[in-house]
Amino acid sequence: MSIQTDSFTEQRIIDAAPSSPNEEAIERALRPKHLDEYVGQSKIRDQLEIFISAARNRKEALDHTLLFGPPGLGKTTLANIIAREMGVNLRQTSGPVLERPGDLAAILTNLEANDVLFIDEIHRLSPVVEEILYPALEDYQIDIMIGEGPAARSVKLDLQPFTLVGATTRAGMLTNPLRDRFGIVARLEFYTTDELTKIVSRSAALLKAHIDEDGAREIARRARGTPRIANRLLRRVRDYAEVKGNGEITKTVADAALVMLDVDTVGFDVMDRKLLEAVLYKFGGGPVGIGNLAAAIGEAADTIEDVLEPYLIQQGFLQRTPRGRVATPAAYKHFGMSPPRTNPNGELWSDL
Ligand SMILES: Nc1ncnc2c1ncn2[C@@H]1O[C@H](COP(=O)(O)OP(=O)(O)OP(=O)(O)O)[C@@H](O)[C@H]1O
Ligand SMILES: [Mg+2]
Repeated sequence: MSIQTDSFTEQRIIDAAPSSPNEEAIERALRPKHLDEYVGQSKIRDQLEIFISAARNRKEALDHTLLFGPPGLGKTTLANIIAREMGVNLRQTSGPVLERPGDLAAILTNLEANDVLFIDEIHRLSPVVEEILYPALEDYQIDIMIGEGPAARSVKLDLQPFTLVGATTRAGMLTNPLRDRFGIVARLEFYTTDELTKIVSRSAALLKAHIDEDGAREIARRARGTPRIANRLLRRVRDYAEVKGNGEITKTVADAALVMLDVDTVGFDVMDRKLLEAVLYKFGGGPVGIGNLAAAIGEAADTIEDVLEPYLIQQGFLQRTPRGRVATPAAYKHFGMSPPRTNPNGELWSDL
């Protein structure tokens, strides 16, 4: 997980980050293990299938792979699948955990041939650590310093060929030299309702919950395009169905439970509404700069950019313009307001 904000990771049912160690354990149980169980992202899946089987046939390491996209879309899941499909070990670490070059050197020198090294939040690697990664990625070699002061000398160590799988919510924050060293770059997209319906049905079967197609679809529709949220909503709806009903999750039950959870018909929760309402009411529909918006709703700018905005933008409720964030006609309509005829540049909105 990439964004830790104290204020709403706890309370936000729609938060795309895992909310507790317990949830992470449940997630592991629901995680698809093979590429053919991985729902959606068909372009990435098709490409990986080819690259993986080619690398396997040549008995080589897969090219270094960068996975990027908003939280909860399946980056960690995919890294695990890659290692499993390659038939190799997965070593997992994350950018902020690798404080000193020695931390990374220790991991690299322990890798076996063609292993996968998964570095989560790779945009948060410190520059000194990143420095030793470059020759490792390019030539499977590292330079380490032995000793201190005048007696210090640099020693080259050979590594086994390996695959770096990097995950990040923000590809834009990677340095160019690092980004250039990835042979495969995969951008994960939000999932469609059909895809999420499949994921909900699959998870329900694993959790032994009774759900019909319409129930699964109702949860899927309101899960912000995100499997992690879909699985979380499923568990809450199941609780509701068991306590208030006979355990069967139908469309009616799902709807009642989601209303109780304050997830609206398009999947917005309190935070989404707070953000859009701020743009609409406090800033007259925008444009508003990210700093002002962050101050107005009491959230970190990072959280807004990584967690809240991507879905609102993808769904066409918000636009990022050079002068700031702008509410679209869809946002006005969602809150029962009549939209202005023109955007802040004085042009007619294309979707009016
Ligand atoms: N394509 C998929 N098919 C089925 N389930 C999925 C898929 N992608 C993700 N999931 C489910 O969603 C959960 C979250 O996925 P994952 O932990 O891989 O997200 P992530 O992108 O690594 O998030 P973060 O940025 O927070 O690390 C997983 O436990 C898994 O059950
Ligand atoms: Mg992850």
